[in-house]
Amino acid sequence: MAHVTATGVTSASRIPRPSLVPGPESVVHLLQATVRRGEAVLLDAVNWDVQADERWVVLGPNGAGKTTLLQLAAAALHPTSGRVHVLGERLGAVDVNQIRPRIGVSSAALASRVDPTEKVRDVVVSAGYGVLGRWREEYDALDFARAQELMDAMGVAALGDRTYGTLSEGERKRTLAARALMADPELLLLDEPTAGLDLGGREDLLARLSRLAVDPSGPTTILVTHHVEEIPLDFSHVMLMKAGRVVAAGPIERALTEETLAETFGMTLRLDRQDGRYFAYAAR
Ligand SMILES: Nc1ncnc2c1ncn2[C@@H]1O[C@H](COP(=O)(O)OP(=O)(O)OP(=O)(O)O)[C@@H](O)[C@H]1O
Repeated sequence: MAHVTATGVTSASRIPRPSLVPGPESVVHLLQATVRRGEAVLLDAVNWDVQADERWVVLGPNGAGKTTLLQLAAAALHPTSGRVHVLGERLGAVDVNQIRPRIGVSSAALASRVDPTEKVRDVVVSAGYGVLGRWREEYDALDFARAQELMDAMGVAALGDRTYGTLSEGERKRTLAARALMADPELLLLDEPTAGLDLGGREDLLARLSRLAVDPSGPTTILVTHHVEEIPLDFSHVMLMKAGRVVAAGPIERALTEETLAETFGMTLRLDRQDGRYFAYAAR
């Protein structure tokens, strides 16, 4: 895996410019990427560059375009205009079935498609073959060993024989995170992985994501959230989005400020940092 000095692209004039020229060889590269549906502009001329050793958080209010952006990065959607490269391949010029197996995804859309009668172990192991549910009967011992290892790492090791439908919300999120890692992806996309979790469950999953973030052999990771409190320790970059546009993007220490948060969420916010974690609340 290539390791390149961290960089980010920003469309906000007040935010520092990136130090490197990004390009199509990056893990994800968007150039003026626009997504329209009828009159609606879901993404508006977004520029973005994600390098292999970066761990990104995409932050913004409801309807900002975060999931749409993640769908481009997942090669699940093509831009209406502009250019998108994922894992060095240009969307529209490559068979996306060749790059999708290299991408691990955990999202609400995927969660809603899991058969509730499927065993947890099978939900995880079947990702190795890019299917949802156990269609193949010939998974080998190595597949199951890896699935068990990932379920262990995500804190659901004891739930392998349970059916997905019997799991709590937090256990489902962890199962899907393990599944997303099953195929040893180069790119890991997590859409609101901690939404709906209780405080302990959220902190536990964030700690697991932090450990993955500092693993040099871990995948390039992009995590979507609504809350700065859900930025895992050791994530390196942030993109703030509003109404389909990039408010700020780059290394977290530079791009995440009270000013950019205020612009993103349309209100005056205080931003605190403690022990490497971030906290935001309305200014009085
Ligand atoms: N097919 C469509 N036609 C029109 N508008 C759409 C369509 N699909 C999505 N949108 C709109 O595009 C905007 C961006 O949607 P998206 O799901 O990317 O936002 P989001 O930032 O992930 O939101 P949330 O935080 O609520 O999940 C939303 O306002 C949504 O209503």
